[in-house]
Amino acid sequence: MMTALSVQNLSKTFTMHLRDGIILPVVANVNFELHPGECVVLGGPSGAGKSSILKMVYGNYGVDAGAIQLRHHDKIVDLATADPRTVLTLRRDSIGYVSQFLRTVPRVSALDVVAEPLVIRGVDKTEAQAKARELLARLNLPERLWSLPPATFSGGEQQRVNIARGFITHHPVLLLDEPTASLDATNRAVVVAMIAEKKVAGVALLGIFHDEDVRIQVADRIVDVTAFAPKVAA
Ligand SMILES: Nc1ncnc2c1ncn2[C@@H]1O[C@H](COP(=O)(O)OP(=O)(O)OP(=O)(O)O)[C@@H](O)[C@H]1O
Repeated sequence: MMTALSVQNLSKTFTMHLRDGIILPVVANVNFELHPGECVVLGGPSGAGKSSILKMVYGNYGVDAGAIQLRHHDKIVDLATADPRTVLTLRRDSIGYVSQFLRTVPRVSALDVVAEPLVIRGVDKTEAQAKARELLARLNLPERLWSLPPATFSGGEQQRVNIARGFITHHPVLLLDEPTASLDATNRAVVVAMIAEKKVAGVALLGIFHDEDVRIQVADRIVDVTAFAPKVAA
């Protein structure tokens, strides 16, 4: 089977420079693969390292060892060792990320925040905005908010802007960090349906979902992160 993403022997420690350089091992020897059309959920208790793995896979956290092999057009690129410019190209074309919280930019309207990933890929602005409207309507974001910057929006409103922004493109790999955490039941169901549609479209999804209901509905497989707990030296 074709692989969209292959994570191999990934290890990460945090060095606390302000605490005498104390070293905190987080995960070691993380291994899993992601195939087109499936949603893999990272499981395990709080603090097990789920978010850290997601941030490494997106290139936000550096890794100490291991490879993150991502399919990029017809090549395989190792995101763990890619230079920053390459990481930006991978993010534009091959890997998307819905973070838990929206990073708001002053003065940019919700509509433009959502349309932006298409615009930077060269899609005509009118067309990108039409698609953004469609997504915001589907996620029940009140139309009166579309022209406003999301900085003052409620947690759930910001999360829906973030989801629309992450889902507007068709990245072959899509990472989801608790995309439904602040949503009501109606909007959770919309997101579950949107994830199902991504799977049908052949997208490979990797996510964290604390809500068990949502997890059961979206997960094809659970990767238990406790299996990657670092061995503590005796
Ligand atoms: N930037 C950082 N600096 C230092 N330690 C960190 C950093 N990020 C995460 N950690 C530590 O790494 C461990 C794993 O955290 P992580 O957020 O990945 O866990 P998680 O499984 O996603 O937890 P939760 O389910 O509570 O979100 C924790 O002990 C955390 O304190």
